[in-house]
Amino acid sequence: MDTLSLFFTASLVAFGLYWFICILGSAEQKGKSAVHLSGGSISADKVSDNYNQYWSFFRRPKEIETADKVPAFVDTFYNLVTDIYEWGWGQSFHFSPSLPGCSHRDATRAHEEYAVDLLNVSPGSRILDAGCGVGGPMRAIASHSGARVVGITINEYQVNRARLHNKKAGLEKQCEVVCGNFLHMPFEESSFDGAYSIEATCHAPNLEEVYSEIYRVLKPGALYVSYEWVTTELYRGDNPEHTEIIQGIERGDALPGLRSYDQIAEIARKVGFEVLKEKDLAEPPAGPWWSRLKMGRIAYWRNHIVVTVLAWLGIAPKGVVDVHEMLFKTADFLTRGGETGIFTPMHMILCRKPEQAAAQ
Ligand SMILES: C=C(CC[C@@H](C)[C@H]1CC[C@H]2C3=CC[C@H]4[C@H](C)[C@@H](O)CC[C@]4(C)[C@H]3CC[C@]12C)C(C)C
Ligand SMILES: C[S@@+](CC[C@H](N)C(=O)[O-])C[C@H]1O[C@@H](n2cnc3c(N)ncnc32)[C@H](O)[C@@H]1O
Repeated sequence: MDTLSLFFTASLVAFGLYWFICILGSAEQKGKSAVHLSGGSISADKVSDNYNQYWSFFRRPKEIETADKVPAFVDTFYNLVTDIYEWGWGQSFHFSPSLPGCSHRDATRAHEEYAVDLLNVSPGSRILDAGCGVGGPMRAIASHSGARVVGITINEYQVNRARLHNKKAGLEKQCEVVCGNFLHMPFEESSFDGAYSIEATCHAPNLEEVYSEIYRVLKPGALYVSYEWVTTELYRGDNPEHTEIIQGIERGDALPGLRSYDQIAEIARKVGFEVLKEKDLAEPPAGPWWSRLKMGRIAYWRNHIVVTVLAWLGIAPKGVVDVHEMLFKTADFLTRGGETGIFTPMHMILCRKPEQAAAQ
């Protein structure tokens, strides 16, 4: 091969690699690119250790049952997955019913706007996002409703990402992000006009604790809506296929134990809420929420090659390959959970703190 052909071949290979990793590997137009995958707040050389530590929780299930260890376990999980989620899914870390003729982005946004529409808040009111991630829902909800949103997340890396995105979107005055535990929030009693949580309270070891904390910070008469991860009435604890799926979902998503759909309203009432509505938003005629996961399978293979190559080149931390593989398997358990109908990530509950709230 002469020098010129060699030069052209090398340029073509270099361009192909650049396209495969940097262009094709990004979930959204302005999304995270693969070359920036990190272990969140964990330094690159500690990602593998932290991944092993994450799994050790499941080898000692008693520790997950010990409520005080859970926030640290969830924090580790989000250090490991936040960049991969942003890269491969976007800034909203939740599912939504698929809408015929609509993009994933539009379906996601519609699901977020529905939550704040239920809260019936007026522009300028102050609302809480319990478990805000990197703030995809917060920004959509602030723009749609005109409300001021205060988000809380246990993960400091997410706080920084969310603040950066808020600034880029020009929403930093309307959207505030706080690092903290939603089981003990640094907010005054009766200080919010509304609250929502999207696929976040499933991480709480005890739902009663987070619901009573949200109840405490709401003004009397204010509404709270939550999209909960639960097992449905089709789930049978004595069916080995069902238990395999649910255990797979719990392990790949840092869940201390999935709750059953019929526990949610009971717990809400127990802490003092009036339950106004309860509905599984995944039920027909809603389009399947898992179709986006299923459609992405080929992309996940491509992503796995990208992550492996980047880790091999020393651009991404080595442990990222294991984390990606874990998510790959989790996607399959979630899809099976959806297809069998034994699991839903969108059991919606709308509650009100009574005007004459009983003293806690
Ligand atoms: C509410 C929670 C998170 C829900 C979802 C946002 C995430 C659950 C599983 C995640 C993913 C699985 C497969 C990944 C894929 C292998 C990778 O190449 C690109 C990212 C994924 C698609 C990733 C994206 C986010 C999820 C869909 C839980 C944690 C309570
Ligand atoms: C799946 S993400 C959903 C994020 C966001 N609601 C969204 O839809 O994009 C769950 C979020 O809950 C947060 N979370 C879990 N346990 C928490 C806790 N004890 N205190 C505060 N945040 C918590 C996580 O840090 C993460 O931001």
